Amino acid sequence: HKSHRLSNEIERIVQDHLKYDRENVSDLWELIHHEGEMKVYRREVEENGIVVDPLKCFHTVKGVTGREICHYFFDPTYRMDWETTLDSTKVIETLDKDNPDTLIFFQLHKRVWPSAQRDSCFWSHIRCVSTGEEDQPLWIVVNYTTDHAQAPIKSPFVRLVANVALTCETQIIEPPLNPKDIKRENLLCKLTYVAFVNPGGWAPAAALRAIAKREYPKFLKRFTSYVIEQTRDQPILF
Ligand SMILES: CCCc1ccc(-c2ccc(S(=O)(=O)CCO)cc2)cc1[C@H]1C[C@H]1c1ccccn1
Repeated sequence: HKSHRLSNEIERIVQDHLKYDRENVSDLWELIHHEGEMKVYRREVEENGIVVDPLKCFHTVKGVTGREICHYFFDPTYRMDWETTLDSTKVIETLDKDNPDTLIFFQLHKRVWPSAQRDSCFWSHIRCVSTGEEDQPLWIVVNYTTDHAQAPIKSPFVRLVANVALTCETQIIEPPLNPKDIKRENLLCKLTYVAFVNPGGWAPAAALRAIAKREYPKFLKRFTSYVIEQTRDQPILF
């Protein structure tokens, strides 16, 4: 494929996520939410007095493939259906129209009192990675903050800095003899979601931690339920 101005940065960030994200959490990580198959962990980290807590979530979703989960997370068409924390989202650039696996988004996040309203500008890249050993390939979407002329930083908005990745493995449970006979009840998607979000300007640490503890599980539950609903009667996208 043709490469573009972001290709090298994308390669570096994607490889980092592929290397570290699916590693099990150490005891440095605090379990902040456990609901069914969903486990959400956090480390408490501050940079210059700003809360930048890394977040890591492991979840197993029945009845969908990793490709389907990543498709609905990446594709701007569905963003406002499942994202309840945004006022708006817009694709301001498609890096390669012949191979639209990299988009640049500009988003306005809903104001979270008492903090100033945030906006974000990030490249979003989707990729299928054949890992060799597993029978199914991995799918990954990475959202990584980038500057863009069409996303000027303008008061009163505070620019978020985000490095987020959703990595999915698909498992076929009790595979039928003929792969053509695989049904949704044979599908299991094991997903890892990591988020390194610096809220930009100052925000009260305790408030931000409470917001994150409430919002991430809610967002992951809503998003995965949305994909289950959208794919229920659709042919399986492997
Ligand atoms: C003061 C706001 C801080 C704040 C801003 C933004 C985000 C955030 C950024 C990106 C992504 S995503 O997964 O890349 C999907 C893109 O649409 C999710 C969340 C998280 C928080 C922290 C507060 C936590 C939170 C988590 C989930 C949803 C909303 N907020």
